[in-house]
Amino acid sequence: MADQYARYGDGTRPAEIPAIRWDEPPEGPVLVLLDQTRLPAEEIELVCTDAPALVEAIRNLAVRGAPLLGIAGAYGVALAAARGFDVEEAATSLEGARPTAVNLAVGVGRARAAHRAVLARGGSEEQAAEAALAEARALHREDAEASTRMAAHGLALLDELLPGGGHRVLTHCNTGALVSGGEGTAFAVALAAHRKGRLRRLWVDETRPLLQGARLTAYEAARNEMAYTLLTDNAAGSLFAAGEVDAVLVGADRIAADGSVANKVGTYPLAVLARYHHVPFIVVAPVTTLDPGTPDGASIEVEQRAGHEVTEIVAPQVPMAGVEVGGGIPVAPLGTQAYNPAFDVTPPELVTAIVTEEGVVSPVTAEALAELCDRSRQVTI
Ligand SMILES: CSC[C@@H](O)[C@@H](O)C(=O)COP(=O)(O)O
Repeated sequence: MADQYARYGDGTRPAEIPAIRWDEPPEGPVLVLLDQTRLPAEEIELVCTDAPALVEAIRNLAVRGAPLLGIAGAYGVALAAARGFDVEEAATSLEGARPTAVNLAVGVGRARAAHRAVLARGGSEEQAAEAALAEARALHREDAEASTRMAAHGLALLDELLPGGGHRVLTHCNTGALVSGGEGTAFAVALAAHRKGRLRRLWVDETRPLLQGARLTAYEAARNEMAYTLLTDNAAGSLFAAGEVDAVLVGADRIAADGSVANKVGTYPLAVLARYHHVPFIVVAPVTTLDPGTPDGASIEVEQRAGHEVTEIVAPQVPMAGVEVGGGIPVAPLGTQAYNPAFDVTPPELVTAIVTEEGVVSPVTAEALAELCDRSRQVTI
């Protein structure tokens, strides 16, 4: 079950609300999400008391973004265990809630493995539930640490590639604290540049159709007092042509073994533009987003979403939960068919560098990525 929990702020100066938190009120453990479908107009927490509620929140994008999906998935398993539900069933439904971000399956898998391991050695259900929660908390903490390290590596790379400073960075979708245990991925790099006085401008793609850039990245840029400008996705070409972009920084939902990058739809055209205009195209992602099990871009499953997200403008206040017609403002004739992939895939040859917490891969090759994966596994073990 999900319920609205609390209402904060007036939408102009947001309060500090974490994107996700575990809580233990007297009625029993809950997973509390900042409902991202309501931002920036309202800051409302959504309380999940079971896995089906979390699955719905994931599908609606109340909780979203690859690293946060992993954290949410792990807590979802812990929630099912703590409330005495069928953990295996919960894990299966959670990992299938959205197909593209590999972090979701990784997070679910980690908490499920911790739960199974306790039961396998004869531990109680209660001990298994505690182990699942400990694993979720560990993933949450690790993601925060990874975020700090990605920001440092990413800023060093930007400074190296653009020695003049005064970076003008274009970003797409939302990759900040709303998707992370820390300050995010690509956005964290821009934020680090801002704090060092080296960010001249953050260009924010609005990110049609669900406006993660306009609603969420602009919200995060504003609260961090960054110099930012919002543009429609299709204005990016003229911005490059005017010589106004020094680098592109984006996140990733899954990086295949060959270095192909799945990210929010609209990322691939930016990579093509960046190549044409000789601008570095940098992907920032934690190692949990690297998926050695997926050989190449063609093997990545791209989520297809409902057509009404395109045929209607969805106001942030309008819940998008499981309805055929979204209740937004129609912008196309009734019955219009829409093509609405949530992600696209950028081939490795268009990616200047992949920045992770374990270091930078550039040029992007299957060998370099495999080496980084091995290194990070050694560090984790
Ligand atoms: C660090 S976030 C990287 C990606 O998850 C992000 O760019 C993105 O595409 C999110 O898509 P969303 O559909 O909003 O979950």
